[in-house]
Amino acid sequence: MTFLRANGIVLHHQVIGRPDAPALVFNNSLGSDFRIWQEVAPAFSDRFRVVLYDKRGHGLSDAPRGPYTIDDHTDDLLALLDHLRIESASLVGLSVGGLIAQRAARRAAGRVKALVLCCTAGKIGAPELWAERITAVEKGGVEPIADGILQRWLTPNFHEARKDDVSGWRNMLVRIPAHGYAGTCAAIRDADLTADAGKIAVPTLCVAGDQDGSTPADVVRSTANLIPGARFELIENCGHIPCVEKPKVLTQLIQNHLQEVGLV
Ligand SMILES: O=C(O)CC1=CCC(=O)O1
Repeated sequence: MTFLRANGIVLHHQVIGRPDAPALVFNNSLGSDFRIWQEVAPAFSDRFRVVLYDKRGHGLSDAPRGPYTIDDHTDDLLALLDHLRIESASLVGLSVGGLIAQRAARRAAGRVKALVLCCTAGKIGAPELWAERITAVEKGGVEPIADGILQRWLTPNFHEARKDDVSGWRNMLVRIPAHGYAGTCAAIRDADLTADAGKIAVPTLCVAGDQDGSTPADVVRSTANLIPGARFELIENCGHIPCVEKPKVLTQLIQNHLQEVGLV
């Protein structure tokens, strides 16, 4: 576990793998921290310098009062790369982590070698729904809305077969400070990167879950269609968090993409 101060806040991160190898950075979704990658990231440690971190408002990173913007989150990512003296990296971003990855690819094009955009889009959800969620969380915290979120995160099969795991991930979700969670909701509410998608100039793989209730497969596919040369892959029997629900399948898809790009 390591901490650094950047942009006035403490960011929690972990680096595993080969220090001399190309960097691969994993970027989490709203309401999650980097533990969601525990069954994916280690598979890359023999060939990459793997970086995991908790975005502001989440995990062990500081949660300053919001609202945040996608550019705030992107500033934190770029500061982390600077701190680790990483000139360029491939980015794997889940949901809002994918928005941050897309923004980084536009703002710091020369620093991003490849993108894997999981269960994300240029724009996620309607602003009114995010405004409602912010109001709910500011009033009662994350706990009252947690079960609805978990329905979108994980399929009914997963809920049925892996009740203890669902409880554990629920614990992660409800322990996030309300203002940190709401801060990132505001970043998602205000982000529309659709117009920039056509300018993304790095090899991109977009991955969707066929039962994702947050960023349905069609939405992810539409984003893939906007990004020049992007490939689209659908994971079956999978909700919004493929790194938890289908880690082996996702690992293979990431590996294939990095191989095609010539990074392995
Ligand atoms: O909480 C959800 O509904 C899922 C989600 C949307 C954006 C994100 O990062 O997670």
